[in-house]
Amino acid sequence: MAAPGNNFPVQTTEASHRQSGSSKAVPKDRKKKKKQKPKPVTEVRVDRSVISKLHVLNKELDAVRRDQSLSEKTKQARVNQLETEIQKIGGLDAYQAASKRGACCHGNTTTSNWVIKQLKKFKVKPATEERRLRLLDVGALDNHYQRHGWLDCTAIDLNPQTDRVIKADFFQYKVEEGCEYDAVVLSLVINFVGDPKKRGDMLRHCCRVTKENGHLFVVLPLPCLSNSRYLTPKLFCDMLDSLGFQKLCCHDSKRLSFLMFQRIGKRRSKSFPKQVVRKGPSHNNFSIVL
Ligand SMILES: C[S@@+](CC[C@H](N)C(=O)[O-])C[C@H]1O[C@@H](n2cnc3c(N)ncnc32)[C@H](O)[C@@H]1O
Repeated sequence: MAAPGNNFPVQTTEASHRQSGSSKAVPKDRKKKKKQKPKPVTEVRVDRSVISKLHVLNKELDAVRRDQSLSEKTKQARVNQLETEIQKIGGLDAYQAASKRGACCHGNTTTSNWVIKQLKKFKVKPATEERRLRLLDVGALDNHYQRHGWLDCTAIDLNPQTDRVIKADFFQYKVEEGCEYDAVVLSLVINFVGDPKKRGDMLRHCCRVTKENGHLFVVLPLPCLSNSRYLTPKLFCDMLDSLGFQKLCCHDSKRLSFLMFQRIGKRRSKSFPKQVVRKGPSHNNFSIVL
């Protein structure tokens, strides 16, 4: 399949002649103004539509599953209907392929580049290769960290696309005491989960798999923090702070928010219910409940 960049309009000979100031005459028949064609539906737009449709369907699926007012029969029928709709748009395979192509459009700041840069900047990278840093990449389309000799990366996903990724559900992923990871990465995974409470559970589970003083990296679509009715960057950091993760740094690209935390604080039992923090009609409804 063509890369998204290949959809850009190709410069015509006439246009390039004009720009280069060439004196060559343009044939008369080519001077005629072409009729404006409707804009083609680009691959990028199709990919974004698959991604957002799956997010919406996932959200509905989670809402139906936790709806106690429905009878078991109605619930099952609705779940089957939503799962059929997910299959119709190509299921998780199509979503992952679209996400992979989408990652190419995020510019130079890919998650793995940013994570590596921060691990070096904060001197987390081991000075010698005696002990490799153990990193868990949750929701991984590939193992992007294995080319770094100082990293020992375990990449997991619900639906691995390569044998470099292990099939595992993060919610069920257990690590023995003393075997917690030095670094944990959740890139565009929290927003995949449809239920705000389960998003909170996902953050809580990060405490169990990250060792003390270890690092947590979270990447979210920018609007989840910058334009949500229920969440701000500060509120998100307060949630993580209550779980014992202190913010070390963050970076916003055109589309994504990158955040790095360190597990140095004590866990406090603070709850964060769903509350409006930005008023007005133009905000999205992304939320996390802790
Ligand atoms: C949008 S993709 C993100 C891929 C990659 N991390 C990135 O930043 O481009 C989200 C991925 O998270 C995976 N995922 C969602 N929930 C998960 C869970 N509970 N355990 C493991 N993987 C999960 C999905 O299967 C999907 O491949």
